[in-house]
Amino acid sequence: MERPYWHLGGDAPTHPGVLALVRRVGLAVRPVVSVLRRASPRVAAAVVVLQLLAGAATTSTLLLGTEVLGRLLAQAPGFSQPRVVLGPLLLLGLMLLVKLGLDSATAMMGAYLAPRVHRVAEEALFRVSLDVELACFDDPAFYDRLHRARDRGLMHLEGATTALVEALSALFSVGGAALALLWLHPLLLPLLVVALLPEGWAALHAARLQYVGMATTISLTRQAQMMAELATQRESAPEIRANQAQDYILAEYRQSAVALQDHLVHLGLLGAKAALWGRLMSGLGLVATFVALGMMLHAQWLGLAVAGTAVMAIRSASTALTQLMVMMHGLFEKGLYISDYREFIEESSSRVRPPSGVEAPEQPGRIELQGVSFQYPGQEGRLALRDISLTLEAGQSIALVGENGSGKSTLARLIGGLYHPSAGRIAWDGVDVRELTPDSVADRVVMVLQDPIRWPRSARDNVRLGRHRRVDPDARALREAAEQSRAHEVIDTLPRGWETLLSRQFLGGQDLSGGQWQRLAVARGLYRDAPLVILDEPTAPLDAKAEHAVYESLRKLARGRTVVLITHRLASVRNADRIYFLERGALVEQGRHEELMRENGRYAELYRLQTKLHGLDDDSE
Ligand SMILES: Nc1ncnc2c1ncn2[C@@H]1O[C@H](COP(=O)(O)OP(=O)(O)OP(=O)(O)O)[C@@H](O)[C@H]1O
Repeated sequence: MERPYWHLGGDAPTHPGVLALVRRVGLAVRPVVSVLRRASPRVAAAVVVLQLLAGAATTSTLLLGTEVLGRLLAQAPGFSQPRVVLGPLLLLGLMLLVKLGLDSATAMMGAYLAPRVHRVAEEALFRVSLDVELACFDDPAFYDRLHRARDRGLMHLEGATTALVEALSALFSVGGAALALLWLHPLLLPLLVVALLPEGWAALHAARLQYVGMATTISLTRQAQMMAELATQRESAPEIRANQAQDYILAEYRQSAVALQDHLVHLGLLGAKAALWGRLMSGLGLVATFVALGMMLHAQWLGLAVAGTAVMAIRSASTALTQLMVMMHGLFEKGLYISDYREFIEESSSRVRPPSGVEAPEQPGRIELQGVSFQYPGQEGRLALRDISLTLEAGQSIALVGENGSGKSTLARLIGGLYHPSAGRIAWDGVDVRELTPDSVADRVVMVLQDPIRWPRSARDNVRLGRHRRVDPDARALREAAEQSRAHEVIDTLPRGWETLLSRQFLGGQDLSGGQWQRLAVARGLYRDAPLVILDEPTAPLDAKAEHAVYESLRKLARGRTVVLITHRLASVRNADRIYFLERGALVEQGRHEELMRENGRYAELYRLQTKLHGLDDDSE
């Protein structure tokens, strides 16, 4: 069964071993390190060096502390020669200052790195999302991964960077303390292990609890989040109200939110219990440490000053260990999300078409489809197009007609090079489209679609985005495109004309009607100016007057170009050089309007039905 969007990590073991936990941390760390290498390798290396130095400073402060303590104790009970202590005391103060400086420099660099990691990782995600072939977006698994990577992976990458810096700093602190103890007396190192073991065990136990509960936490969070998004998004707001779905949404939200709340309470209580045990055990560890130190003192294996330092070192190592464990917890959790990101980038990169091949002809003379079939990803056994052969000559205009779902849009996208055939071949002037560079193919095509993109930018940008690199210094091409498409009538009504922001999501923004957006889309197509024009139901949302106006402008757009028109309004295709009638993905009729009417087949039947429906004269034949 397909896993739902919110499901994640259901295969987590119920009793993960230390190795499984370490592996999970690795899932978070590896991608962070790889992004860090690209984002700011020098600063990342500097952080490691600074932390190494901070670890060394910990060792030095502990050793200097022993020295100060030793000299103080040597003068007990009086304090006759304070000068003897002054030297190491000053050094100790200096070393503490150095450590402080190193720690704050590390914190600053961490603050510098985290947003950079986010930015670089986000850009990498956008790069592959923009570059993968269009068919990826028809693959539900791809889409699901993309959103998981974008919604969560990115955010956690940033958090994991901070956690990694802090975990490293804690690790070097423990290391620094261990080194000082080893220096003072070799037996103190096992003592440190004994002292830290109970706390380490408790932290591991807590981590295990969290790890096991993680999959459920994430699944429930995603479920609740989905409903939260529906409740707060502008796009869903009208339909929720029209369908009176408010209570339904809230009930769905509540169902997962209450389950999440109960689950978190349960985890929290278990965590608190584990923490209690941890503190009890760490108390026991401390007692054991004192006992062992007492015995070592008694046996005269070490002096009082060394014993005092050992206590300090063990306490500081224990604090650092707790910090390390907290950071490890964070990394466990983030590892799950970050692996979403990493998997997405890896898989998608293999679905980006390389920019190799030959340039497409400037003005393609003939586009040929030979036995073309197409199947959407994940639609095994269901062909959207089957065995289509047709030829499109330069300057010709063809129409694709047929019932809903017959394959018209799919065919148009194949002709425009957005999809590639699952079988058969498409050739531009005899060269297989796969051998042409994707960029040069795209460059030769204009597409005006039924539901054009509504760029949340100014009206000017909305048109210029048709070919954003076009040099148009005095905006003459822009104005021409607007006049020919009659988009200038729309622009004239806008409060700030061309500069009006076309989005209601921002203050001062303005929305347009479906028909007005459509005119801008036609203007965009005119401004794009390419030899092959594909019009996929460009007038579907328009009223009769606007439709007429748009067709007028489309006629201008079609002049001297090769045109593929998809429409349900058969009256608009009567002048096409050739009409192709599709049924369930197959070409069943083709010819000029008059020929098809004479054939009296499916096209003629549909045409008559439409003329009857619209009360028009059937003067077709
Ligand atoms: N992204 C997709 N993923 C899977 N199947 C799809 C996808 N898009 C379309 N299809 C299927 O492919 C077939 C052809 O769809 P297409 O959109 O090309 O038809 P159409 O003739 O343009 O329809 P309409 O007139 O409704 O726009 C349909 O069966 C449709 O369900």
